[in-house]
Amino acid sequence: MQRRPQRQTERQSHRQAERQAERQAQRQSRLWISDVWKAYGRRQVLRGVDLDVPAGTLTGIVGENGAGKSTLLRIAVGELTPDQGTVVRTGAVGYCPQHAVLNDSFTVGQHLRLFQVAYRLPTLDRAHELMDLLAVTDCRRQRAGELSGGTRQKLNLLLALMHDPKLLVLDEPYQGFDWDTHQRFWSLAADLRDQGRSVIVVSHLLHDLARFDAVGRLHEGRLDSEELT
Ligand SMILES: Nc1ncnc2c1ncn2[C@@H]1O[C@H](COP(=O)(O)OP(=O)(O)OP(=O)(O)O)[C@@H](O)[C@H]1O
Repeated sequence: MQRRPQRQTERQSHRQAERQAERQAQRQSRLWISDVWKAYGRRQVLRGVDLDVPAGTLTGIVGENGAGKSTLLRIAVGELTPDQGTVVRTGAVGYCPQHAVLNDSFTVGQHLRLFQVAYRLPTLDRAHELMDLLAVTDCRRQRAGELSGGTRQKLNLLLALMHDPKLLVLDEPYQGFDWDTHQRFWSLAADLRDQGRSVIVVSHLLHDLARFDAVGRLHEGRLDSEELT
């Protein structure tokens, strides 16, 4: 039997993956990840990860320290390129990185105006609503460098949500939050899910698991997904 040249087989499987990706996107997937691999040098972190996040779902990503959760999220939002695999996103993305990327010499208000321009928002109405909800309204004139750790994290989250994106990718978004804000964060995440947004949250806290519709557990580079509802 004649063997097909390897390149031709690779091209065919790439086209197949693309067609499958388009079909998935039409099925209202906000994020569709297929067979994603990523290594840093010799450290193979992701080994063929699949993830499908449909509209209107709250998905948790869990795993031990160093399991590759942040790597997966950075690939999901396009900040990092996978070595192999397909990532399809639809709609605007809101990304809350694990470590806040802020300009310490800018005030909270200046950050909002900067992001208003970047997102091309006609008003800051939604940002002001979120400021009230996260209790940061009083910090408007404070420079980011003077904020407490928890308040920096609130600003980090606010900047990810203020343009009302369809897909929210949140990497441990509530680090340093007090209990009230922690609770308000979860009711906000549930409201956004109920409004049809797709929300992905990296979590380390066991008692958060019950809040998710689905959980993906990263272990040894593989993601085991489980529906919880
Ligand atoms: N830029 C990088 N260069 C080299 N190695 C990296 C880089 N970023 C992450 N790693 C390594 O990849 C592995 C996965 O890191 P990652 O931050 O994705 O894990 P994580 O599950 O988010 O961890 P944590 O729960 O501690 O936040 C770790 O071993 C980490 O040291």
